[in-house]
Amino acid sequence: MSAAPAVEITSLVKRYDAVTAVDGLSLRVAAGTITAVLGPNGAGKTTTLEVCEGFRRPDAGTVRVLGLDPWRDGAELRPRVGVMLQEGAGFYPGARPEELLTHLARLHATPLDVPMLMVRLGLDRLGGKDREGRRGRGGTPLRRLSGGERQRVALAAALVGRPELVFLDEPTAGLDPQGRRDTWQLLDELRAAGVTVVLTTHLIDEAERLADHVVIIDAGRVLTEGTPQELISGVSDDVIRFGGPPRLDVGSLLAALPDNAVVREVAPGSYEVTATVDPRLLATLTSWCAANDILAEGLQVGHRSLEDVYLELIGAGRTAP
Ligand SMILES: Nc1ncnc2c1ncn2[C@@H]1O[C@H](COP(=O)(O)OP(=O)(O)OP(=O)(O)O)[C@@H](O)[C@H]1O
Repeated sequence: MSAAPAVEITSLVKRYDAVTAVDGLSLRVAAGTITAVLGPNGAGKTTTLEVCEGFRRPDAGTVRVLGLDPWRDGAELRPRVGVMLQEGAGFYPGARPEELLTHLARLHATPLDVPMLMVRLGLDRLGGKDREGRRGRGGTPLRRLSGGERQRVALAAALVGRPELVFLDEPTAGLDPQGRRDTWQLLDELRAAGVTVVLTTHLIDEAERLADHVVIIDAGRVLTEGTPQELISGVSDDVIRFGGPPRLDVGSLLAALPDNAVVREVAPGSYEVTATVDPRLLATLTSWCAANDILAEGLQVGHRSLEDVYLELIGAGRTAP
């Protein structure tokens, strides 16, 4: 892995009139890795990517992409960087996927093989026939494709030039499970070939499955970052989940448990106890259930997931003064 970061953002600020979308965000992306940027709606993910893509000028701070300034050096960066905008926006609606990809491939020195890329992203199986009656083969105009199909075309368009670095804004939003898996596999292979990938996602399992580095942002700032494993192991507590009648007296259960335990009814009749779990704690919990005539259904002890970490961090941000 090269020592020079593929992307380096330092104290970035971006405002839209009264709204500060990015508020002093700093981030380094190591070359040849996949970085997933997570955060709630409006956190500033797209804006950050758009600054890196050279579409928006920072109000303060610096951004370097492959060592260059994306606002000033766009012409030099464009052939080296692939971009997929949110919801696959921005292509001429009458274009057909095969034409579009072939055209884009011609603009690059060493493009990926278009038929191969189309097969890999299921674009060869697109519905509809072209004028010669050929089914599939990307002969359907973009405006007639479904949202998920357009999304696949947009991903293919970002990748066809064999970029060194790709920015993908929610690449699998709206994709079916097979499409998501195809995308993950392709991104794994690109990383193995040395490509750097920066993506945004609302799918925590996608970040956990794909990313070397996860960055959680909210209100235009980085809340935490690290490998998925680092983020999960940063929280030491385990979680016990069980089902029972709705609206149990969680205060009475809490009183029976050690001081650091937290008990929540996460959905009606669905409970979570977060604590350092040992046999004694488990015995206290089951005794409390027995004393209250409660059969704890599906009782499970587990480690906390990246989703738990994310929800706690975002929740803490929301309730902060
Ligand atoms: N062109 C714009 N003009 C004014 N405000 C904007 C503009 N684009 C984004 N914003 C605001 O900036 C903030 C950050 O938006 P951004 O799109 O970067 O968030 P996001 O994290 O990508 O959200 P999502 O997950 O919903 O895509 C939001 O409050 C949004 O309303």
